[in-house]
Amino acid sequence: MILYRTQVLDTPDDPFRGGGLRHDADAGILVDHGLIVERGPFARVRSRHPAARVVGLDGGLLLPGLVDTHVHYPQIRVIGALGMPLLEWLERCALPEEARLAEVSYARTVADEFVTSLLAAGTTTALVFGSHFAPAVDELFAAAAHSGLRITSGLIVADRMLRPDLHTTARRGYDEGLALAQRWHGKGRSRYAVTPRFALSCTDELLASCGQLHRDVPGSWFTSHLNENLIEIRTVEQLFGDGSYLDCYDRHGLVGPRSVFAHNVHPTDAELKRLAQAHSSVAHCPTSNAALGSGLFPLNRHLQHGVAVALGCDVGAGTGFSLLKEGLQAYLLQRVRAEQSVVLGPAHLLHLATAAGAQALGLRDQVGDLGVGRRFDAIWVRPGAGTPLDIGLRHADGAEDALAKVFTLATPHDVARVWIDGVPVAGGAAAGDLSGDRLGAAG
Ligand SMILES: Nc1nc2[nH]cnc2c(=O)[nH]1
Ligand SMILES: [Zn+2]
Repeated sequence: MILYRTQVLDTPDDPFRGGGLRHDADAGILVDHGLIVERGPFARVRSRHPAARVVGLDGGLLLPGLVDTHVHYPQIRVIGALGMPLLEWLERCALPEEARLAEVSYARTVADEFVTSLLAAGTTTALVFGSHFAPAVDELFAAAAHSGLRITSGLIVADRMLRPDLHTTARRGYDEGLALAQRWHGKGRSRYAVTPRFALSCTDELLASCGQLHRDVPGSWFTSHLNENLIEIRTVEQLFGDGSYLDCYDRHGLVGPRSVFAHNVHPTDAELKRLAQAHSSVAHCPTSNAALGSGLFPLNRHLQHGVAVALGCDVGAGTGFSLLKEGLQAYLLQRVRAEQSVVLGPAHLLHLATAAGAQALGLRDQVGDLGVGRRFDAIWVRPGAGTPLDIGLRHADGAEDALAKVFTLATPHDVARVWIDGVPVAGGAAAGDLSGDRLGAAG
C-alpha cells in the first residue's frame, strides 16, 4: 500500500448541477493495488495506517487523470495545418496521412508516438478514432495495452466520398470490426467502439452494418462525427434526402447511452432533444472547432436540453493533446459568445476534462475523481521552478484560483507524473525521487 501525501482537487459532484470543487490542502490518499481505499486529512490516514509507505508529492497539485472523448490516432503528424475548413483539411492533410497507415510498420511507430503523447499530456482514458486499416488498429490497441492507457477504439469505416484506398464494404467492415472486437474488447482496459467516419462518407448499407456490429458486440461503444461544419451538414442532407444528420445514425440503432458524437456545433433542437432522451454524449472539441472555423459550440443549448457534454482534443484538427488547453479554449469560446455564453469556472473545466468524460464513456464508477472506491488514475501537475505557473500557484488565492491558473498556464511539460491503476506510466525528471513509486511498479 502507498499513502500519497498531496494537495488534491477533484469534482465528484457535477458543478453544472450544483456541485463544486473538492479540495484537500494536505490529503492522504491510500492506494492498494491501484484502488483508492482511504482518503482524508494526511495526519488521520497516517495514524490509521502507520505501516503504509508514504510518498510525498510536494508542491503543485494532484488531479484525476484526464479523460479525452475524441482524438484521432493517425493524425498526430498533421497537427498544425491551419487555415482550412473541414472538408478541404480532410482531403489535403488528414486523409493522405491516414492512408499511410496501410503500412503496418508505419502504423506501429505512429501508435507509439500517439500513446506516448496522450499520456504525457495527462490523459489516462480516451475514446480514440482508430484507423481505416485493421492491422493499424491492432497496433493501437497493442501500444495502449503495453502502456496501460484505458482505451476505447475501433476500425474506422467509410464507403464513399473519401480516397478509394480508405473505402471498405459493409461486409468487410463488419467482419474486420468483429475480429478486432474479439481480439480486444473487454481485454484489460481495452474496449471496442464501432466507428463510421461520418455520415457523409457512409452509405445506408454501411451504417446498417455498423448497427449490426454494435448489437453483436455486447457492451461495445459507438462514436462518429455530427453537425461539425455547415457545408458538411448540407452535403449529408443532400445525400440522405430526408431527416436530420442525427437521423442517419438513429435509423440504425446507433443513438443510445453508449454513443459519443464529436462536435455537434450546429444541432437542431430536435436533435438535442433526441440526444438527451437517448442519454448519448457529445464530445466538445474547442480548439478543433476554432482551427477549422467550424463554429461556436452552443453549450447553453446542450445544457438546456440536458445533453451530456465532455471534452475532446480532436488531434489532428485540434491543436495538441492537452485537455487542460481544451478546457481553457472552451472557457475562452464561451466568453466570446456574448449573451449566449455559459460562464465556465475552474470547477466546470475540471469536471468537463475528468468526470464528464468518464461518465460519457460509462466508466464513472471507476475513474473521474479521486474518491474512495475509484482506481488511482491521477496526474501530478508540478511546474518547473520560476515558471509563470509556479509563480501563480505559489501566490494563488485559494484552490479555485490555483486551478484556474493550471487551466490557463499548464502544458504537458508541467505534468510531472501520471498514474493509471496506481502505476506510474509517464513523467520523469521533473518528478524527482519518489522512492518506491517507480515507473512500471505496481502501486
Ligand atoms: N475534425 C474532424 N472531423 C471529421 N469528420 C470526418 N472526419 C473527421 C476528422 O478526421 N476530423
Ligand atoms: Zn474528429
